[in-house]
Amino acid sequence: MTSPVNVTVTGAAGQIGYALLFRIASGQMLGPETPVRLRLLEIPQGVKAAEGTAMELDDCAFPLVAGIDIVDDPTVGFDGANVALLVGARPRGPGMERGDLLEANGGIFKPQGQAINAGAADDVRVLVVGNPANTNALIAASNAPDVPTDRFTAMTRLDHNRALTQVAKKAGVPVSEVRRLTIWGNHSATQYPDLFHAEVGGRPGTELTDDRAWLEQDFIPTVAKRGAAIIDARGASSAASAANAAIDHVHDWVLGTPEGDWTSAGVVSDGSYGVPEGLISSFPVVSQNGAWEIVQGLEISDFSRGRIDASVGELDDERAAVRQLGLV
Ligand SMILES: NC(=O)C1=CN([C@@H]2O[C@H](COP(=O)(O)OP(=O)(O)OC[C@H]3O[C@@H](n4cnc5c(N)ncnc54)[C@H](O)[C@@H]3O)[C@@H](O)[C@H]2O)C=CC1
Ligand SMILES: O=C([O-])CC(=O)C(=O)O
Repeated sequence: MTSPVNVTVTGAAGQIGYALLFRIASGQMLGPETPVRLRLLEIPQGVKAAEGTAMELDDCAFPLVAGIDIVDDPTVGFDGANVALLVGARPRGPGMERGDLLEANGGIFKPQGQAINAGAADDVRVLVVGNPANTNALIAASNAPDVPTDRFTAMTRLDHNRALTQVAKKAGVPVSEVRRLTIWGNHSATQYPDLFHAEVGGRPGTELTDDRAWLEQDFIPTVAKRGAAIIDARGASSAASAANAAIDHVHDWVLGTPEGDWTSAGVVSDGSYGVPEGLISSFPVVSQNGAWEIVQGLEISDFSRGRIDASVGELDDERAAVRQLGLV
């Protein structure tokens, strides 16, 4: 057995937290040989519910759990953290504009970035789930100057997984036979799910993209607006599927992506594919030796270019807005 990995989960008492913690504790995120020490970070009003979740974790008697702490102070919450899952965020309230949402979340992700900078472990890996995820990750990263920026990522794995299933259903193949699709840009309705480089049941993805009506009127909007469709159907936002995607993201980051495939993650841009440097944008990525790398050399069609640029433009606007607020 290896020594325990310190995993901090913010928003631990929320609905994603409830779907996430048990899977981390059972070894699905870091593997069946890796013990975890869980730190549940909440706001004071969330502490009691987090204590209830911790009681249930105790009652599972997971052999991999080396300890559970419940805290409401980010400085304590991130001290020694190896993996930090930033799930807790301020949801959009009635009458709130996007700018208000960015400001409210700045109040969460700026101090959390500072706390990660002050006390997290040298190998800390951060996944931001709370929305607006890409820009929240940018705020946290900008406030952690001593932590390499590539340790801050935003979750677009749920979008990626949603796209896999839509394609598998359309092509009539198992999900396992859909490879190399990409989510580009922002985790928002402007995101662009790209099939041009995909392999579907051993056939090129372009056999599907030739059906422009399906691509433009069905596939792309279904994936991009899936979050809203779930809220409409369930009366609450995606929770189990979001938790599942977080597990997938960290699993692949730490343990590697499968040979011959890639996945999607919001990572800091190095200027690849014309995405302005420093933005946290979704790209096709592989993980090797515990680090994400952007897949290089893909040819980008005019169709894809326009859509990537539109989503990246939105990220650029969000960065400008949080700059103006002094958050980055
Ligand atoms: N990136 C993605 O693909 C997805 C992102 N999301 C986002 O994930 C976030 C969480 O979703 P849910 O769990 O459903 O929300 P929720 O409202 O059920 O839970 C959020 C929890 O965060 C806590 N919290 C708020 N501020 C905090 C802070 N400063 N520190 C620690 N905890 C804090 C709250 O007390 C609450 O318990 C939302 O922003 C949602 O939009 C949801 C689905 C997918
Ligand atoms: O749309 C939302 O509020 C939740 C979300 O991010 C998703 O389901 O992709």
